[in-house]
Amino acid sequence: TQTTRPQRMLAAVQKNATRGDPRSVVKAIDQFCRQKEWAMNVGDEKGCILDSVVTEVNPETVLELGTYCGYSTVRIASLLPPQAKLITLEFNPGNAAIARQVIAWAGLEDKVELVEGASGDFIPKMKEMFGIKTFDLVFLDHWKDRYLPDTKLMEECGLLRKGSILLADNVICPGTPDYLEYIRNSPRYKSQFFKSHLEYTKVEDGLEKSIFLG
Ligand SMILES: O=C(NCc1cccc(CNc2ccc3[nH]ncc3c2)c1)c1cc(-c2ccc(F)cc2)cc(O)c1O
Ligand SMILES: [Mg+2]
Repeated sequence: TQTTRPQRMLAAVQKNATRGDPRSVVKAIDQFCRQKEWAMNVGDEKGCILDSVVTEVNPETVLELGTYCGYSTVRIASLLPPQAKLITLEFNPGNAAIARQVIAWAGLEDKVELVEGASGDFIPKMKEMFGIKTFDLVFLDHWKDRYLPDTKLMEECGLLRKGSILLADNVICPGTPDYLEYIRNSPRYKSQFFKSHLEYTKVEDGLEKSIFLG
């Protein structure tokens, strides 16, 4: 029976990466995607921008919307301070199953809570389920038409505080026009665009970093 791309990606991690070494997991996935099969991880170029934002924010609480195979989960979690927590939401059970094993291979399971489900259902439950007051950093990388409604939902649920950072992938390709229009014109956010390229390609893309002003 045919394997899935996430299953082949996990096999590449288990073959080429060292257990407990997050950087080797990231490298193995990037090599797989460059040499074997393209996949929609944030990738190495945008990943460096992600790393610099995580390092700058040094967050205690992180929400990732869209785990996929756990590539950005591993990049973020490997840079968090000891007590910090990363909650990552994945809707697709197949993706979630692979991501759990990738995160475990990197040795980061203690820092990561992977929740299977849709953002719209879980964002209102974050406080009661995980005792989270607010998120210091949110990485948006799920369905592009959910970026805007979920941002509004996080505002309504009081999950953002003065200074919370939103970092959104793919604001050019595939694109998130309604989200960009809202976040760049809202007086409640200060936004900055980081020009880059679609993972593993020369196609234009970028990340939008936005600070919630309260
Ligand atoms: O579409 C994308 N990613 C989102 C996505 C996609 C599929 C499935 C899921 C299922 N996971 C999921 C869903 C809903 C959810 N709600 N809460 C959590 C949650 C989790 C998520 C994407 C596409 C491209 C791309 C493709 C093709 C191309 F030519 C150029 C570019 C590049 C990317 O970097 C991308 O990120
Ligand atoms: Mg993406």
